[in-house]
Amino acid sequence: MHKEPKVMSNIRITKQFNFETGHALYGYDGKCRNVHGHSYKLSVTVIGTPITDTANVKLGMVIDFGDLKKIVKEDIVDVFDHATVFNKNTPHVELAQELSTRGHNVILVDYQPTSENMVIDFAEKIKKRLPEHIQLHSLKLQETETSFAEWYATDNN
Ligand SMILES: Nc1nc2c(c(=O)[nH]1)N=C([C@H](O)[C@H](O)COP(=O)(O)OP(=O)(O)OP(=O)(O)O)CN2
Ligand SMILES: [Zn+2]
Repeated sequence: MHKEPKVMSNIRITKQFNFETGHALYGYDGKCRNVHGHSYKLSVTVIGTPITDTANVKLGMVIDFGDLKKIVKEDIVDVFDHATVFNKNTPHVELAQELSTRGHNVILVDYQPTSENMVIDFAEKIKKRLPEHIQLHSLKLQETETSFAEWYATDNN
């Protein structure tokens, strides 16, 4: 009997994360040049086909939400939560060194820590950790209730 091939649907799945991070925008012409913090919300969306192998314990999943959580927690949430981010290419590096010496959790990055640049950094970090058959589709980084930046793979090919 002829069997129709199964249609492999691409499905997007999303996991959301929260973390509290401080930052300062060196040289900015507004209040965000001061050291302050945000309750960031990060939505991570990946795309792939659900596993159809009935012998696979992950049957029906694009990726186990738990496996996605492990990647994002290890590379982003656990690193950025309750840390303060400074641009290492500015005099803020001295403030960062002083805070670090006094035992504070400081992250030096190679960019101005806007939501745009942070979401680019996060996209690179997550892409490196995903299995080959799963693509990063998009990220949404919410800085305040009314402000967010989005990264889409389709915008960056
Ligand atoms: N394009 C960007 N603009 C600003 C960023 C940014 O990352 N990208 N960041 C800041 C500040 O860090 C901070 O997030 C202030 O943002 P803003 O939305 O202006 O916050 P407010 O609380 O003032 O906004 P409301 O309109 O009161 O909600 C600044 N700009
Ligand atoms: Zn801010």
